Amino acid sequence: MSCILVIPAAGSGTRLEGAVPKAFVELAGATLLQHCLERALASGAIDAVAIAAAAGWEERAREIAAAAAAAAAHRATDEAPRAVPVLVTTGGADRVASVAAALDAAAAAFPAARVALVHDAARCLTPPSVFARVVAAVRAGSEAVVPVLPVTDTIAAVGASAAESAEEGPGGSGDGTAGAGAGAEADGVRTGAEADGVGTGAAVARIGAAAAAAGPNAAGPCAGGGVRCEPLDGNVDRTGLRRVQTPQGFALPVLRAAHAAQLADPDPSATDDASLVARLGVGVDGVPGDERALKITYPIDMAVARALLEEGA
Ligand SMILES: Nc1ccn([C@@H]2O[C@H](COP(=O)(O)OP(=O)(O)OP(=O)(O)O)[C@@H](O)[C@H]2O)c(=O)n1
Ligand SMILES: C[C@](O)(CO)[C@H](O)COP(=O)(O)O
Repeated sequence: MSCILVIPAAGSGTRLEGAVPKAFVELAGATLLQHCLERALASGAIDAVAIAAAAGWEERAREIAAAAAAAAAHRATDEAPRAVPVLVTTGGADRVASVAAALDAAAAAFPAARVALVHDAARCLTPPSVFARVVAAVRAGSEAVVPVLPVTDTIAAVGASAAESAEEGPGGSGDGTAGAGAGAEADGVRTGAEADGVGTGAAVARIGAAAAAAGPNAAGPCAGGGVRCEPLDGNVDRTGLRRVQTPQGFALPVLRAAHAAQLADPDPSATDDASLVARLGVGVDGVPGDERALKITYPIDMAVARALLEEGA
């Protein structure tokens, strides 16, 4: 039951603010794509790879794949690591389109494949053990498997008016990220990012029993004195939440059906492949993720990744 690895690597890396597309940014002497491939190949769980690269970067991706295969041979625990074929396609306008392009090419080129992994080039330090774990779960019968971690922060819901202004108002980008106006992403991942010094100003969230009792937006003007803030609707029970990582593993026909359905009836809010599969009514199983599988998104993530590499990641 052979396994193809699909790597969406065609993103521009706007939030990372690098000079080249994110997968080709260097981290400690190797590109993110190379780090990613080395660890995936070292798992011994991959039989073929399909990479979606940004237009104009396809040849560079091929070179990196060759270098990664050589490096993986050193990293692998197998005595004689297999040669794994790699194909490179041109990515699409968004992550879903890039995955779909690489998946179509891989399914045509490797017709014997029965399992597919989809893995962000941006999660470049994901250890080989996570790939092995996800593939093992699919081989054991799960149709869709994702690595997950518990949520460690308190999670609050954004008030309706703040969510609207994040999408439409000043500073909102319309793609789910709030810009300078709120200093936060509408999906909650970066709420308060400015408060830790990452951004340019102070972000203050109004929350607490009084605000909750009063209801959303009922406690008067939110912003004042140059301090930016956003109304919150109260906390969400985090015990029932998980952070979802990649690689995400699927029975190949299920993943292909999910992308066909997305093409026919796009859900613009879909942020990963498991959510596309879930739309078909297929159950998604979680296996333990790994903090080293962090997604390089902002410049601060590069600093974390460098530190992890120094510790041997
Ligand atoms: N058109 C796109 C957009 C994203 N990706 C890939 O999807 C993964 C997750 O995307 P993200 O981390 O958001 O990357 P970018 O889209 O490059 O980031 P940004 O939103 O900051 O531009 C990355 O490996 C990225 O290369 C892709 O293949 N094709
Ligand atoms: C697929 C993913 O990495 C799972 O956490 C994530 O959804 C990608 O999000 P992005 O905004 O495209 O980086």
